[in-house]
Amino acid sequence: MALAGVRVIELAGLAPAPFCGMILADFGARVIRVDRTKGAMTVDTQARGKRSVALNLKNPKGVAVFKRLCVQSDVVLEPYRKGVMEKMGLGPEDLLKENPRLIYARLTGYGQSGSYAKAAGHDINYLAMSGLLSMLGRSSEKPYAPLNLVADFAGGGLMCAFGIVLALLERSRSGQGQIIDASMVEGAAYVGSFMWKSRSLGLWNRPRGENMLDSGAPFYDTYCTSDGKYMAVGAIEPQFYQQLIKGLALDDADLPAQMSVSDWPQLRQTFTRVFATKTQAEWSRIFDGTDACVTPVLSLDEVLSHPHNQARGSFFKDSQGEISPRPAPVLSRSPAEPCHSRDPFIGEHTRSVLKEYGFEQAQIEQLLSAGIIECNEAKARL
Ligand SMILES: C[C@H](CCC[C@H](C)C(=O)SCCNC(=O)CCNC(=O)[C@H](O)C(C)(C)COP(=O)(O)OP(=O)(O)OC[C@H]1O[C@@H](n2cnc3c(N)ncnc32)[C@H](O)[C@@H]1OP(=O)(O)O)[C@H]1CC[C@H]2[C@@H]3[C@H](O)C[C@@H]4C[C@H](O)CC[C@]4(C)[C@H]3C[C@H](O)[C@]12C
Repeated sequence: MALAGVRVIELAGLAPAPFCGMILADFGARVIRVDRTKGAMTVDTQARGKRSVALNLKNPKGVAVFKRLCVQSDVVLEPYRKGVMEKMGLGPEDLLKENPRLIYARLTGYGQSGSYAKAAGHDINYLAMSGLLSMLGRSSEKPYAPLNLVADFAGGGLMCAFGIVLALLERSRSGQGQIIDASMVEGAAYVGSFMWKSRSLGLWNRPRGENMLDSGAPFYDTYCTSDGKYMAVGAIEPQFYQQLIKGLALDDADLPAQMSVSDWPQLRQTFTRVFATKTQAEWSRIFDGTDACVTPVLSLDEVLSHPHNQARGSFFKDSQGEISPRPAPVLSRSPAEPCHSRDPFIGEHTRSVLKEYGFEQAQIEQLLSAGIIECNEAKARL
């Protein structure tokens, strides 16, 4: 796999950093998640392929263990508020001094500088600060965040993984590590570059929810079918729009022009009425194999059995029967090989990882009895 041999230490976080770690693991990195001790509960639902070490970083001996892990690693990924790592003596200066090849990725909402750097926040706040949230939502409604996809995952976890891969590539030339300051505000804004750079085209001149790509246009929207499901319509170009009209068995001569914005409400009414006359399966049969850009809106449970997704193996079931997307993109020679086994218990791999990193059995037992580390192999065997 592309990242085979890369050793990553991920500090347990909420959602963006776990996703970043999972991407790296899917593509072959050996990712160790460092969890808290004292009966900590995991909120990591993106733990595929990771191992867990339970380590108390509030104790200097725990800090020393962490440093020893980092000295032998390529990447450390930390998702805490600015200053938390420095307070524990684990800031980039401390760790890079001991391992100059280390890539120190800091994934936060607001970045490491600026007046918000230390503020708590979540996806919706970062999205708001990126400017993008102001553009998301239906006409005459308040801004609406599309789950926590944009800042946490696209602008956060994914962008951070990209930064790590870039830093690894650069290190192969320079031999040096570096610090990555991954702000979810900036990552989200960067993902949204199209919005800034397409303003000159007039694509966003109208209020929120009334533009072509923000559900303003009737040919770029979803429609309810007679069985209460939905179809997605993205028929922008005239030649594709004609196929939409044909599939709906409408006559172009009876309809206003596609780009007549003032007629969009009327056109939407027509499409709404027609889509409501057939089931999703019936519309899918009509539009499959055409260029009308009309597809069923599939639920998370339906994606696995759709023939196209099935043909490509786009989704898979793990050993627990959980459906997940296959890692993307697909590399021809060294594709990702996602782990199919269950997620790790907290501390399940403490002992084996410490041994792997050169700790003696006696040292491990000492750390264990002092409560610096916790081991949970027994739970794993149950
Ligand atoms: C699904 C829910 C998650 C939703 C995601 C949400 C929408 C997001 O947007 S996530 C993005 C959040 N932002 C960031 O990550 C930006 C960077 N980080 C921060 O700004 C902050 O970390 C923070 C604001 C996110 C949190 O601040 P906090 O004050 O809590 O922490 P920090 O200041 O960063 O300091 C960390 C402290 O921790 C200490 N530490 C760290 N490691 C160790 C260690 N190994 N040993 C000892 N100490 C350690 C460190 O020293 C710091 O200490 P100090 O403060 O003293 O300095 C899910 C959200 C909640 C979940 C539910 C919940 O958990 C309960 C259940 C749990 C169960 O297991 C599963 C079901 C739950 C219901 C669970 C379900 C979901 O997962 C959630 C709803």
